[in-house]
Formats: sequence, structure tokens, C-alpha cells
Amino acid sequence: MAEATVKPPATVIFIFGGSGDLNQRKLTPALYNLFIDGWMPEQFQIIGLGRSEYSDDKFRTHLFDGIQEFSRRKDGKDKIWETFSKHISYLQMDAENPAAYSKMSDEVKKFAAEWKTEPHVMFYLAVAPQLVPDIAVKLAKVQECGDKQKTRVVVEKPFGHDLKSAHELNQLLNSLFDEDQIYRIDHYLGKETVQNILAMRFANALFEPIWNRNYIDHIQITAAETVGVEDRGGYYERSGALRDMVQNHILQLLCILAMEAPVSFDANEIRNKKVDVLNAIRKISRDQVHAYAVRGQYGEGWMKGEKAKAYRQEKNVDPKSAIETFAAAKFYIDNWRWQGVPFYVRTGKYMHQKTTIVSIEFKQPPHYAFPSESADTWRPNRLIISIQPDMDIRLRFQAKRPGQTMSLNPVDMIFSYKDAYGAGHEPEAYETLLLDVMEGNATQFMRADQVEAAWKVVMPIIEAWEARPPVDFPNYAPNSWGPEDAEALIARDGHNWVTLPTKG
Ligand SMILES: NC(=O)C1=CN([C@@H]2O[C@H](COP(=O)(O)OP(=O)(O)OC[C@H]3O[C@@H](n4cnc5c(N)ncnc54)[C@H](OP(=O)(O)O)[C@@H]3O)[C@@H](O)[C@H]2O)C=CC1
Ligand SMILES: O=C1O[C@H](COP(=O)(O)O)[C@@H](O)[C@H](O)[C@H]1O
Repeated sequence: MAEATVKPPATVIFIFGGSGDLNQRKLTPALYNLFIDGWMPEQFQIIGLGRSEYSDDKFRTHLFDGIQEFSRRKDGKDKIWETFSKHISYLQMDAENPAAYSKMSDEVKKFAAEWKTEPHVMFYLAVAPQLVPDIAVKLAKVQECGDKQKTRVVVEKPFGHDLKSAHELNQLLNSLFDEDQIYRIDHYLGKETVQNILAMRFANALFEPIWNRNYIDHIQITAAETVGVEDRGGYYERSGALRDMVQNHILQLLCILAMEAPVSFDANEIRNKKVDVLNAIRKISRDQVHAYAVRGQYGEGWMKGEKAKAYRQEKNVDPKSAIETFAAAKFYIDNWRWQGVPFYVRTGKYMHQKTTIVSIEFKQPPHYAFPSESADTWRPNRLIISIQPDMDIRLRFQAKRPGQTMSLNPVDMIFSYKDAYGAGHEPEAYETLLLDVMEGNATQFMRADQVEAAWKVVMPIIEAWEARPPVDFPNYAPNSWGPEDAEALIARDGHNWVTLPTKG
């Protein structure tokens, strides 16, 4: 990340779930990296909240361990950490106890007096979703002690459990806070390569003219993980792959790929363009779900030489669980740009390869003038955007093989972030998004209507699956690409899922 020129205003950051996994793994490492790069405000305090008992020092050590394990910079206990850690403290409180909230107001007042300015206040809700409504109601009272315009509430995913609960949560939050105070976070939107799709599409004249149904045959999005559900069985049993990944991350990616060109980078302009895409996705009727969506659950097996438990054997998982750990679907967008172009998406745990890629496959040239034998090696033009772990963009096109015959074969033109900018300099998604919150930039966050529109897309699938428990679970092995039906979903249309070669 480039060095900061203008820093965000003085800010007190309260992290509900300060003692939790997300804070240790992602949030504090992100704030630490922002600090190293000079992006943190001159005056700031990070206050972790939770019921667990921690002294400030013990809490700092716990977070430092997280930095050592998870941060992109694993710096030792040096001067920078020493300075940074002075800005961290811990407040033991039960979020369900209304009386505890006065301690938060006291903290804000204390820092306002110390810094001689009324600070911005960020409430980051990194807690289980069922706690969010209650905390939000109580926070509305805390904000009354300060300047409403300086208060921001960050809500982690999952945002609701279904359309109804998401709508109710939106109504509640909108009754307590203004929409521009609410930051519904989706960390995929903070990923460098995801943001780069916007740059690629809208800062170049090259792609936009062919970015439509006239030239694009179909689009694929794969978000595959090599990890299983690990110790998140309790959460996952109420979620599943469709709610956990498709409703949010994958549909947001689809929006960025399919949206119309924005007039400006104003938050609402971008969100309007994205919500138009969601609203145009063809509704799948419940009785058509089997033709458009596939679910899977991993059984036991082997993963990279280690024995892997079946999902149904994981901690806090029902031994007869019908929850899917894999989901694939085909969507159509009914508008002028995308009519008839299928968007295939898939995501799963314990897949063969950790990879998030977008593949855009172009149509055949209208006329093939080359010798007929060269047609054997003809492959469609394909643009692959690799989001992680490698960050690159590769364009496949036909080239003439050197020699006296007109012999063609497909080649790749590759833009690699690592080669262009060096490795390890790119900020983590949470760095970008936390800085955006401090700066009051909501462009990469979801608006209420976007979240609900995304739920509307997946609800028929959820309802059909819940109404008809699977008979074939578990139906895929760890270290595979999911159930066979997922191959059939795309093979029926004459295509295959695209993968990149695994690196040595
Ligand atoms: N972990 C991850 O990688 C990701 C997590 N998320 C989301 O972030 C949120 C948090 O997840 P995660 O950190 O994994 O969950 P954890 O279970 O690790 O943490 C939950 C936190 O909530 C706190 N908490 C629970 N009840 C109370 C209470 N009554 N009062 C105060 N604090 C309470 C716990 O603190 P204590 O026990 O000390 O009270 C703990 O700090 C979830 O919504 C999750 O979906 C989203 C993306 C990725
Ligand atoms: O939100 C979530 O995302 C992670 C995958 O994130 P990534 O940045 O590693 O791709 C996923 O493991 C988790 O189940 C889900 O809740």
C-alpha cells in the first residue's frame, strides 16, 4: 500500500468480538499493517470487547500472537509493535448487559478529553449474527452521547439468515442509524484483484466493447478452498456453502463482472449499478432448482496426505446433517448486455486446490480461414482473472507456431501482480476496508437493498434444498472438485469447469 498522505480523523475503534477469532486473525493484523504503512489516524484507540477475562497486557500478547501467525508482516516485538500496542486496550463486558454500555461512553469521553477533539467512533460487530440486533439497539444509545455523523457501525457477514431476517435487520439498523453510518462488510470487495476488475473493465477502452453477449460465450466463477469446516461446525450448520459464500462473496463478484459502467466512483453510483445486476438475475423457480443448482457434502478421505474427517464427523455437526459444503449454480442475467450468457459459479470446502478464479470465455470467430488441421488446436479466447492465491490476469489467444506451416496453438499473455509490483506489498482485504470505514468511504460496502437483492437470488435454491433433504450425502471426497453432478451442470451446456495448473 502506498504511504499515506492524508490520515483519517481521530478514531476510537470498538471491536465487539475482540477476544474472537476474526479479530486475532484478520482485524488487528490489518490495523497493524495500516499503522506500519502510516495510514492510521494520529490519534486512535482500539478497544477489544468480550466476556473473557484479559488484562490489557494479556490481550495485547494474544493479539501479537495473531500477528505472528496470520499477518502478512510477521514483525518481531520491535519498536513499531511497542508503539502500536499502546493504542490497544480491552474492556470486559457482556454485550447483553445494558449497564455495560456506559463504560463505552466513558471511554469515548476519556479520549475526547485527552485528544482535545471529539473523535469518530467505529463499532465493529465481529460477533455471531444473533447478537447483532440486540447490540445495535444498545449502541444507538451510546451514539446519543456523541456526534451521530461521526459514528459508524460495521456489520460482519452473514447479514441475516434469509431474506426475511436480512430485511428485518435492515429495518432495525435503518431505524437506529442513517444508512451512511452502516458498513455491511464483504471482505471479497476489499481484495486487490477484485478491485482491479473495476480498473480493468472501466479504465481501458480495450475490454468494454467486447464485454457483452455478442462476444462472451459464458463466465465462470470458482471459489475453492482446501480447508474443511474446521472448528466452525456450529456456525456452518446454520449456514452452508450457499449462504456462506454464494449469497455474498460470489454474487458480489458477479456484480462487478456484469455491471454497467459507472459514471463516477461515488458509493451510491457503484452500488446502484451493482444492484441493477442482482435485480436482473433470472429467478429460478423452486421446481427448476435441480437443473440450475447442485449441492454437495464432503465425506471422509485424504487431504494432502492427511486423514480428513467427513463433514458429519466434525465438531458441533449433526451426524445426519443435510448442510452443503459445496454449491454450484447457473445464473442468467436478463438484460440487454447479458441475455443468454450463462454465469456458472461454484464453491466448496476440501477442494483439490485453493483457488478463486473468474474465467471469461469468448465466442468462436465468425469465420475460420486457416487450414482445417489447425482447427484441432483451436481453443476459444479466454480471459482468466486469478484472485487468489496467485494474483494474475491471463489472456489466451491463438498464435502461429514457428515453422513453415500455418500451424496454430493457444498461448497465454500473463499479467502477474508479483512480477509487476513485487511480492507481499499488496494490502489484505481487511486493511483496505477498515481504512475505508475510518475515511467514511462506503463504496466497497453493501447497501441494504443490495443485501436483500442477493438474498432474493438464492432464496429459491435454499427453499428447494430445505424442502427436499439430500439422499446422496456425503457425495464428494476431500481433495476432489466436488460432486459429479457439478460437472454435469456445466457439461450439459458443452463446457468444462476451468482450473489453473497446480503449482509444484
Ligand atoms: N473468523 C473468520 O475468519 C470470519 C468471521 N466472520 C464473522 O465474524 C463474526 C465473528 O466470528 P469469529 O470471530 O470467528 O467468532 P468467535 O466465536 O471466534 O468470536 C465470537 C466473539 O463474540 C464474543 N461474544 C459472544 N457473546 C458475547 C457477549 N454476550 N458479550 C460480549 N461478547 C460476546 C466472544 O467473546 P467472549 O467469548 O470473550 O465473550 C468472541 O470474542 C461472525 O459473524 C462470523 O461469521 C466473517 C468472516 C470470516
Ligand atoms: O467469509 C468466508 O470466507 C472464507 C474464505 O475467504 P478467503 O478470503 O480465504 O477466500 C471462508 O473460508 C469462510 O467459510 C467464509 O465464512
